[in-house]
Amino acid sequence: MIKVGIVGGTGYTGVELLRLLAQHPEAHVEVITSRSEEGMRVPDMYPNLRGHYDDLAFSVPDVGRLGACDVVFFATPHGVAHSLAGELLATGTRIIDLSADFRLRDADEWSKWYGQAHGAPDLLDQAVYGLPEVNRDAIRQARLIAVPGCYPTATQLGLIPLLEAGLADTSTLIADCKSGVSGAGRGASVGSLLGESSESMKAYTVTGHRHLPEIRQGLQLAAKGPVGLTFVPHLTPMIRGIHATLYATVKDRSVDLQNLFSERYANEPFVDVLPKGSHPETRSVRGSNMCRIAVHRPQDGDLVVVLSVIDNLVKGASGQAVQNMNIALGLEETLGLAHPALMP
Ligand SMILES: NC(=O)C1=CN([C@@H]2O[C@H](COP(=O)(O)OP(=O)(O)OC[C@H]3O[C@@H](n4cnc5c(N)ncnc54)[C@H](OP(=O)(O)O)[C@@H]3O)[C@@H](O)[C@H]2O)C=CC1
Ligand SMILES: CC(=O)N[C@@H](CCC(=O)OP(=O)(O)O)C(=O)O
Repeated sequence: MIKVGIVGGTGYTGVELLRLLAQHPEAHVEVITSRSEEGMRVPDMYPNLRGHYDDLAFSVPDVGRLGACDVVFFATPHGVAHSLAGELLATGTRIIDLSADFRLRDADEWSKWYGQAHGAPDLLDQAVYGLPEVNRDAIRQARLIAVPGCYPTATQLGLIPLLEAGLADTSTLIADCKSGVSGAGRGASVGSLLGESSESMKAYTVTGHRHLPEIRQGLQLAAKGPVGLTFVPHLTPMIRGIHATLYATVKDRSVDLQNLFSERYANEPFVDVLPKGSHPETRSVRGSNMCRIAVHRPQDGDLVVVLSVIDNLVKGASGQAVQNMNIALGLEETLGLAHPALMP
């Protein structure tokens, strides 16, 4: 059994890790931390987990106990993994960080977008960006994995086939993305109140969201050059889900895009390219680690519209984190993640 530690067990991504790992045949959660809920038993806080984790209680983060685990997930706000990663890596454990702490290659860029100094620039060289569809080989060797953000996962998976093939005009990419409110985390905030977020929809941070540099970094690697990207996130009245509508102008209309996408993801267990003409729904991935993609070229013009949907808490966070664990530890990649979505 793989011994698992989770730092930050009381947020949405922490409890989603618990839900997924409860079904994982090779993993056992040994430590789960919360400073505010120290001593509380997991099933007492999360009734959906009654019958699982009956002997597990939240404890304060302790490097000795976490370091005795084979893998430690960080499901914490940014900055926390910076402060503990160095000490933990020295114990020999692996770190899978769901926060943004190690996603950007450039520490100064990170400081600019996150509004604080980078707390562990010396570890950036060994951090691997955990998008398996791009970095699987590096993930196998990694000891420090940065799990991509939710918008970045949906957007990169939707645009990468066009960029890798050199088909898109890279100066005018557009990512028009919608998220459910769980993307904002479990902490109380006015914007997440039912009365504020239901029966309404709004764009936010149009001038620049902190996922912009992360998405751009990944797209530039795929395009092997600079990209111009406009990224507009929206908050929508649903709990889970990301819907990314992606626009790119193609240089060559003769290429069979359906074939391009199907071949690019033919061996990917968690990317499903839908038949021509499809419109994926967020509910078709709810609770699952799948990204469903459809590619369109309206009126046979040169503007391509890619539709990409994920569950922000699964492929956009905790499911992708478990997928990374499976790869890094040499397990079957789909272990504990093969269940279908909750809804059709
Ligand atoms: N929600 C989503 O859809 C997605 C979230 N993410 C990222 O995942 C991370 C977790 O997000 P989310 O699950 O929403 O929860 P929160 O960001 O609300 O994190 C809460 C958890 O972190 C713990 N925590 C907070 N501060 C510290 C600290 N200084 N030291 C140790 N533990 C701390 C909290 O427990 P306590 O304070 O009791 O110790 C709690 O368990 C964030 O970085 C988020 O950006 C990534 C992709 C998608
Ligand atoms: C709806 C909503 O508020 N979403 C969050 C993004 C999700 C998130 O938690 O960010 P990371 O993926 O970087 O961890 C936001 O826009 O800040």
